[in-house]
Amino acid sequence: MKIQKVTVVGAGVMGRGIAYVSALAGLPTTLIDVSEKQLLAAFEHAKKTADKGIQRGKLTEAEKLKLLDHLHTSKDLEAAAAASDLVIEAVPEKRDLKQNVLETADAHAPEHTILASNTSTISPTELGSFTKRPERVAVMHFFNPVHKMRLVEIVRGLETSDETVHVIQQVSEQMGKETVEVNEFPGFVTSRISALVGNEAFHMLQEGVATAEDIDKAIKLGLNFPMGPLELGDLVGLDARLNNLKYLHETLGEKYRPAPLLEQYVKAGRFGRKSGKGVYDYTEQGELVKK
Ligand SMILES: NC(=O)c1ccc[n+]([C@@H]2O[C@H](COP(=O)([O-])OP(=O)(O)OC[C@H]3O[C@@H](n4cnc5c(N)ncnc54)[C@H](O)[C@@H]3O)[C@@H](O)[C@H]2O)c1
Repeated sequence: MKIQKVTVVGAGVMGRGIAYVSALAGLPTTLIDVSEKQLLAAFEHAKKTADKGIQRGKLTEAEKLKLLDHLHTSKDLEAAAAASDLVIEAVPEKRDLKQNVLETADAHAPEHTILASNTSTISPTELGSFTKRPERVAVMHFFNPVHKMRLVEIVRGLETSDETVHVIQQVSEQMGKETVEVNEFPGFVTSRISALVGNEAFHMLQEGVATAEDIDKAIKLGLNFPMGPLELGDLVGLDARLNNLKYLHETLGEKYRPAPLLEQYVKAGRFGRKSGKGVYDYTEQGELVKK
């Protein structure tokens, strides 16, 4: 089977990025959200990302027009799922929300349609159990910012078929990504390592080991990470990071207990780049405010 049409559910940080690479790959893509504001912002984001691509010589004006032509937004998941070969959900990391979206997509999508989830932590077997097609359910885990990050981590559930994995590999390649196949285990490969490194950086900040800037600089220049763990946390969203850590703490034990300072930042609404303040401060356009 070859994917011809895609629905992406959730127009937040990840969903808008996934819809962008999907439309850019020439796939008619419908981006769904419950919030009109998020849908408008996602479409603006696609235009801006394409414009930056043009400035950098990575995209032509004609490719931008084609991309925007392939990108549709809607609040009607039922209709979009009914017309799609692949539905990728990227709603917040809450089990009941994901269950609701998967049940709706399952009830309305044709039998052949694959239902994928961009979850960072939740079991694909459990996600599959929310549907009547567990063999066509898998995790398709993208990274932020989606248009730049080259990996898709594919995680199989107990019932996921080889054909489903194969089709997801193919469509990921069409979207310009490389894939790895991971067996089901809490946190897969990437979320587990990233959550642990990010949490440790918060512990260090709390203990006064160094300033945020110096922790990030040390990890970038000393360990050759492309971004520091604290600036990455702000990019990912500190609320999303805390959710992941709570889940890993529950499933894998004590070493994933969230740092108290991270919990405090999230309580204060300091979610990172998307809320204008996290470890660092950001402008309304999401640019870092230099001190
Ligand atoms: N942020 C990251 O760096 C990152 C990386 C990899 C995976 N993920 C995973 O991707 C998923 C989405 O994360 P995010 O950071 O993009 O979240 P986000 O909060 O930025 O966006 C979620 C979007 O879903 C929408 N939404 C909520 N309920 C909905 C519903 N019932 N139907 C349709 N839309 C609905 C919200 O309005 C919002 O626009 C999560 O599972 C997260 O764990 C996040």
